[in-house]
Amino acid sequence: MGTLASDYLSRAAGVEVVARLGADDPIDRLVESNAQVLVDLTRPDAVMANADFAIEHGIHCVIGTSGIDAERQRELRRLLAGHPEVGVVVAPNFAVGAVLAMRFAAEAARFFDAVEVIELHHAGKADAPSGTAAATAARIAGERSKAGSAAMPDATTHDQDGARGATVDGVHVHSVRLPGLVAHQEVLLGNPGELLTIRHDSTDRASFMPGVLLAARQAPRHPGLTIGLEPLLGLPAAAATE
Ligand SMILES: NC(=O)C1=CN([C@@H]2O[C@H](COP(=O)(O)OP(=O)(O)OC[C@H]3O[C@@H](n4cnc5c(N)ncnc54)[C@H](OP(=O)(O)O)[C@@H]3O)[C@@H](O)[C@H]2O)C=CC1
Ligand SMILES: O=C(O)C1=N[C@H](C(=O)O)C[C@H](O)C1
Repeated sequence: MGTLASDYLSRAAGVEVVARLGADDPIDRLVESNAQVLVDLTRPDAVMANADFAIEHGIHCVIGTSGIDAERQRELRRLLAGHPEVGVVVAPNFAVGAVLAMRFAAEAARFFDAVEVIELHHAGKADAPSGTAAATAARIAGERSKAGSAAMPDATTHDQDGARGATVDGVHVHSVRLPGLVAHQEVLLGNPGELLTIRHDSTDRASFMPGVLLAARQAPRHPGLTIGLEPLLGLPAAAATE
């Protein structure tokens, strides 16, 4: 993803890619190359140290790496408090369809008795559940909590080997990993006698590239922490999941 994104950015008008760093490269190169924006597409165990370094050095950040949960969002806000001029955009998903699907799911959640998320990704993905699924579940839980929704009906008493999936803020999330997949998600919302399915498919990583460029261009114009691409797309910001 980092290679693809840096190639795409290098072809964009008004953007210069000044450094491409992998796991073995010293992060000081960000400063040496006078980087203005860091686009982080690494791994959940690496991203926070990278963001810490960038913020401390006044470098804006676009974080596409998964794993930025509520606790990490709080940590980013704490780091930013000392550098209020720095903009950090956390984008669980850069694809416009995925941003909209998350939004639609959050809006629909309070009208249904129960909601579950299924995410399906390529077999090379290191983390589960996906960042998109975790963010979707957190938003669904937030909306249901605001609406005072009742607990979801579920008669399960034996959950052998995690058959009911992970739970994020009380929402079940199921992760599928298969060669042939790219990045896909379904949110299933159920009521007695009806089922609503909100599905998004990235069939190619090309779907992420315009969002990466938008975020890289906009991060310096949005000081502080921006969660999700919505404000950059002219949509009202998602409610905080903290
Ligand atoms: N928000 C979005 O829309 C999208 C987000 N993603 C997310 O982006 C992340 C990367 O995905 P993907 O490319 O498939 O993952 P890979 O595992 O294929 O690549 C991760 C890369 O991160 C590099 N890396 C690891 N640690 C560091 C570090 N400390 N500093 C710099 N580079 C580091 C590795 O470099 P090296 O090769 O040197 O080991 C490796 O190339 C994942 O979290 C994924 O979920 C992916 C697609 C879309
Ligand atoms: O690793 C991926 O491929 C993707 N990661 C992000 C995630 O974890 O949600 C975004 C997208 O799903 C592709």
